[in-house]
Amino acid sequence: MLSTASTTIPYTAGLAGVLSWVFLHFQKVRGDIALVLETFIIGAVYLANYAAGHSTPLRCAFGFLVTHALTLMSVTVAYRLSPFHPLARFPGPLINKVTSLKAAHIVFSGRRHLIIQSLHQKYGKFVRIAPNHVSINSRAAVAPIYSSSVAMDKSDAYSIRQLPGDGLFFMLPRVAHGHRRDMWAKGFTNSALELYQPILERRTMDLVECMKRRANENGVVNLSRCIEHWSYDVMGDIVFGEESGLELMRDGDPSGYVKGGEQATIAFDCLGEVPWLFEILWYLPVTGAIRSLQGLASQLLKQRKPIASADDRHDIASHLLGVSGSTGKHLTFDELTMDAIFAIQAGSDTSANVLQYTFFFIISHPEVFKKLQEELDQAFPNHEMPLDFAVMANLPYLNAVVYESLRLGTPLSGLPRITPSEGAMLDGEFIPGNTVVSVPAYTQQLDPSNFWPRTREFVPERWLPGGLGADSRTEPSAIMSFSFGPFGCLGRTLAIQELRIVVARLSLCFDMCSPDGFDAKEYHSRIRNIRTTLFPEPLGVVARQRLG
Ligand code: HEM
Repeated sequence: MLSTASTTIPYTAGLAGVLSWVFLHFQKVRGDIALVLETFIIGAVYLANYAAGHSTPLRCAFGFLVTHALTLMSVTVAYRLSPFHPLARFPGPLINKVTSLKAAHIVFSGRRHLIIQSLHQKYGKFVRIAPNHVSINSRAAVAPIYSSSVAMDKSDAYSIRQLPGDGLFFMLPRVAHGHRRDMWAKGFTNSALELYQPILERRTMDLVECMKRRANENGVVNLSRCIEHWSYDVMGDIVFGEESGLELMRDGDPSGYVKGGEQATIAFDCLGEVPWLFEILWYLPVTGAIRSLQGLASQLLKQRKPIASADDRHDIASHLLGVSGSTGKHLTFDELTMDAIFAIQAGSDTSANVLQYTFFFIISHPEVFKKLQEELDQAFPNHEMPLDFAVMANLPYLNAVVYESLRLGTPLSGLPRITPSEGAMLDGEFIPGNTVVSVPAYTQQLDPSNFWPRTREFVPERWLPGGLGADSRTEPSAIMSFSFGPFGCLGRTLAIQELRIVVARLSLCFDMCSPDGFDAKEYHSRIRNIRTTLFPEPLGVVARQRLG
């Protein structure tokens, strides 16, 4: 009897492993729930052996666990590498086909945009970068995936199922997402954007003062910190109104909001590659940053004053606090919190990253800075006056600097979407249903077929009429920095206004250059991106006040 129990365990566990694979192949199960079920089964094996009088019931249970897990893994790997896998004909590195943990590892390295670019150079247009993910380096695939009327849903990488409420960014199906997006969109109409302009003007003047205050005796300023703090203060005002209480430029960031936001983005991006693991690790400190951001958002929402009337809608929260035109319902507090978390992060980290990149390029290219200042001096001879947004929108060199910074300063890889169950034709190739697909943004932005010559260099002149000469190429539609379509950036116009005003105001107020010993090439080589850009160390600049 006892020896029968020992000999049947490997067979039972092996069979259970195969059955688990079959079940998981057809049915999604949350990682945390799967873990609880596995624990329950192991407990049952232990108890059954204990009740049967087995001398080592714990060993039996452990043996069951190991055999079950190994069988499940072996069948999974065999299937993923077999010719029966729907993505079998797409090339890619073996390890990427075997496990999505490799994709998570690549994300964590911060070099995903570069690695995917090199994979496309090696394998061609279609690369299987994870067991169920095909990266497609093709401009023709952008519209069907992201921006057409049948644009695809977001993949599971966006879903954090343990969050208490649905937030715009985390909603996968397009219809539900569309209802929520309609509410948000009211905060980005032309008239809403006009209301934000005085905020941008005032906060950017605060930034100038902040830089003057924080400069050391050699005139060196930690520009990264100043810009990060500026971006939080701006978003506090735009999302929650001026009583938001966020004053990082004045008070610093003792609660570590900037770091917390960055860590939350990193956790989201790495674990998004392995949603089942995210669901398990959610309970561990690794996702604590997401929960503390949740705390900040709910605190800011609670202290925000209620809307008195429809005319009182001057910030983004006021639109979210209203009734949805599509569903006729108010959002729950949890849903509002989720949206608020996202609003803070989406609007601050992104703009701050691009601005740091822009000033890195500016101080590394003094000739560009000189040309930029000449154009701005001519447009705004009185440096103290508010900067007219319409005038800035028409300054060719300022805009060339902004677009070139976006091209090189948004090193995103492909944003993952999921093909419909019937599959999809993408750039002449059939992609089976329920496959994760993406177009690698950075690869597109650095593709010689879109930008040529001097593709990898910062050359704003390529954006001016005539570009870089008769045969040169500048393809504005290949800039994927804001993505496109139903999930694309709602804050695009606001973001471009922010970039223009900060670049213009700081260039008018300061002569800037790199500190002694700064090695731009070396600094650039150490920049990483995990949905947020990680600079090797904060960007320091020598900023000397100009006479207005
Ligand atoms: C240079 C700055 C910015 C860049 C590069 C940027 C980029 C992006 C990208 C790539 C997405 C799509 C993300 C995805 O599908 O995974 C996105 C979404 C979004 N962004 Fe921005 N963004 C910037 C600034 C802003 C600002 C200032 C706001 C203002 C709050 C904002 C609000 C949003 C919103 C609400 C979405 C989600 C849209 C949706 O899911 O329907 N962004 N952004």
